[in-house]
Amino acid sequence: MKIIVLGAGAWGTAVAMSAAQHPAGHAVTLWARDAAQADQMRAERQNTRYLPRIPLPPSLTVADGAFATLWPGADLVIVATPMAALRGMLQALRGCAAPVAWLCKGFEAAAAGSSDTFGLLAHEIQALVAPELIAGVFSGPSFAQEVALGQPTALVAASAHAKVRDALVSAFHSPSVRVYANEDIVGVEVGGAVKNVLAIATGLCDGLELGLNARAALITRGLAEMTRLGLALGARPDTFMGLSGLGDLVLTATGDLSRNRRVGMLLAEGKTLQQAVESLGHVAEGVYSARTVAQRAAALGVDMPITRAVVALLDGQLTPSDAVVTLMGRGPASELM
Ligand SMILES: NC(=O)c1ccc[n+]([C@@H]2O[C@H](COP(=O)([O-])OP(=O)(O)OC[C@H]3O[C@@H](n4cnc5c(N)ncnc54)[C@H](O)[C@@H]3O)[C@@H](O)[C@H]2O)c1
Ligand SMILES: O=P(O)(O)OC[C@H](O)CO
Repeated sequence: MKIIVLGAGAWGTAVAMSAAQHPAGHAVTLWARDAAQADQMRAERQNTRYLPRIPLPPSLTVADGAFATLWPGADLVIVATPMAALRGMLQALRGCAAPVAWLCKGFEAAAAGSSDTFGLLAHEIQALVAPELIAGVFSGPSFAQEVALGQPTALVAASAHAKVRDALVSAFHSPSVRVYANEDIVGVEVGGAVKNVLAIATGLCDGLELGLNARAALITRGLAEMTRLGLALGARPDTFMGLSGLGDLVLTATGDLSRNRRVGMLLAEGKTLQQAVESLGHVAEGVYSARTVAQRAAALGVDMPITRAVVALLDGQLTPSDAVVTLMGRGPASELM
């Protein structure tokens, strides 16, 4: 297969490395927006900025410049940018005949102070700006470093189109990566977006040393929130028990490689949001998605108290310890939805 990966951050690089080492011998090109970064990767055969000290496979081609020259003849195009860049990438891909899959996890950021326009999920953006594309999402519990090192990982290929699901399976299913197909793109995208917000909450919980009981409670009640929102948006309930729901929530909420969890821990240490975000050097999508998640939940009448507390924390309306008091101070409730 000829595979193009657009975006050379940590995850785009790891995914391109995985495809390039597939036993089927795919021809993989990794495109970087920044020509200097592409030069560095070609010269040093590693992505020093985003995935240091892990050698790129010799067969992986690194490109830069106009990517419209790359996708003609491709069997699969992967968009590996953050959510904030997805709309522009999909507009640029209009007319692409190959299956397209995005890797980003989030909602588009809602405009500060606005409640009348909502940020969208990735498939909603695609339906708006490039409806003719045959497209889907590639998601699931996956830290870039582990995939780049070839450690065992299971992922989800979600799309309404069998052609997209099949292309992702052919591109990535291998002795180190299992790819499961799912037709529920809404559920898979809601899981990937909401788990980032919840990981900020568990990072805060662990940073404040509230204990393992508190962390388990946050994960479990967070899963209930995620599921309620997903069902209101038309997802299937069983998707939230799968890799992109419970699986990615557990990984991101408990794994110290998570950038979203790290944001919560840095806020607990007393860092400002700006200091926390700047110190990461990578995108933490939960910071940009949280307000949209809360807005969309409110519009649908879905109760998401943990998400609301994270939004108030990120907006500086609650201190870390006040956020805990707010969550614990609520009245008793039924556990079942
Ligand atoms: N890192 C992971 O382990 C991981 C795993 C699964 C999913 N994801 C998701 O994948 C997405 C990308 O994450 P990442 O870890 O690669 O981020 P990163 O911060 O490591 O890198 C982001 C990359 O996107 C590029 N970029 C930003 N704006 C762009 C634009 N307008 N056009 C082209 N390129 C642009 C940057 O130059 C950089 O190369 C996020 O939505 C993230 O949630 C990440
Ligand atoms: O580092 P995070 O928090 O962006 O999480 C990375 C992946 O989404 C985990 O599946």
